[in-house]
Amino acid sequence: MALSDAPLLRALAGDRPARTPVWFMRQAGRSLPEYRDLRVGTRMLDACLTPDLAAEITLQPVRRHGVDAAVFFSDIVIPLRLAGVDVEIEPGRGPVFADPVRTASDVDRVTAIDPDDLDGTAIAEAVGIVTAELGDTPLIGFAGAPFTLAAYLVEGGPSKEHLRARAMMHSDPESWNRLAGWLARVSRRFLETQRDAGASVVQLFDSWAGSLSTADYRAFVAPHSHAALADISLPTIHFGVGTGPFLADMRLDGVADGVGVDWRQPLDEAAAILGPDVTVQGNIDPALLAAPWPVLEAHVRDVIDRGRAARAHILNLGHGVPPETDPDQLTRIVELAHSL
Ligand SMILES: Cc1c2[nH]c(c1CCC(=O)O)Cc1[nH]c(c(CCC(=O)O)c1C)Cc1[nH]c(c(CCC(=O)O)c1C)Cc1[nH]c(c(C)c1CCC(=O)O)C2
Repeated sequence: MALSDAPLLRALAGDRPARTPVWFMRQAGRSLPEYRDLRVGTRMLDACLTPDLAAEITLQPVRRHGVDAAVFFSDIVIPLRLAGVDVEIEPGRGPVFADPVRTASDVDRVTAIDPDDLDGTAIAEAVGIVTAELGDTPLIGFAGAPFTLAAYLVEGGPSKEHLRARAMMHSDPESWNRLAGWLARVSRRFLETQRDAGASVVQLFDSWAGSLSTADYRAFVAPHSHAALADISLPTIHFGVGTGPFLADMRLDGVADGVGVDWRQPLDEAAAILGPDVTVQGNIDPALLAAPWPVLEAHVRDVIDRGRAARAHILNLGHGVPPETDPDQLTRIVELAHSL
């Protein structure tokens, strides 16, 4: 099989390949004992920037589960680290920034860095190792959407409602647009590095977009996500959580070939909203990974049935794999999807 015939790429082009492609957000990570073994003694972001380690972690779930794609082991804050921003990932918490970006002069400080100066060597090297081993299995590159990155950067760390970033949009729209425009260029640069090194698909994660009103999403966020993804010359997937109220906007005016749907919205309903020109991705409820297999199996069959309403369907979770997941549950889902 040629890479271009891979079920994931066929589905993103709008075809219905013989088998439903399946991969899992956060498939490379803590649910795998072989991942936990490799990570001992190495901080998260250092692991991402060690090419042979990042490559090996990327490949682990492909070998174990037989998924239809690898997703590059990295993090949405890696391009910020490469830009010289002081960021760490605190285990069990998430990204933490030493100097939050809250005022117009903070925005001046970070946006003075030219995204074209980011050194992507370690990323390119890791992607090269991965794609050489993957052969005809596609590698998905990714980046954080400007709003989700800003939700961390303005707050200084994880938050529930991202109040400071959402306040900045209204109290100082000029600074907000400068910051979000810069973040779009940083993420774009990260996507291009992965593309140029051999990734076959890119996914933009706007995990926290669900905290926005539809009006704010349209006015302050969508144009920047559009800039991060437009004309990237690879198939694109755009994912968010809680984006039901503005799901059609997630198509980004035709820039997204696939739209990720969370577990709250049945795929047939989502497909009706998204229309005939987009592939749907999702949306197994991550909570059900902890249920007995017959319960999970019935849910996965229902997701696949509802996905038939779309032009094409990529089976995935509605959000990432929870760390405590039994990896055998993921393998069973892949076997089921490929048997139907
Ligand atoms: C919001 C976000 C982040 N990072 C990411 C997002 C968007 C996706 C989503 O919504 O889940 C993206 C991401 N992060 C990671 C990947 C790798 C590829 C994959 O398997 O999907 C991807 C695509 C690895 C990771 N990124 C992180 C881990 C866990 C780190 C560890 O093993 O200690 C992994 C495997 C750390 C991280 N990084 C981030 C968080 C909230 C955390 C969790 C902190 C924790 O609970 O410990 C920021």
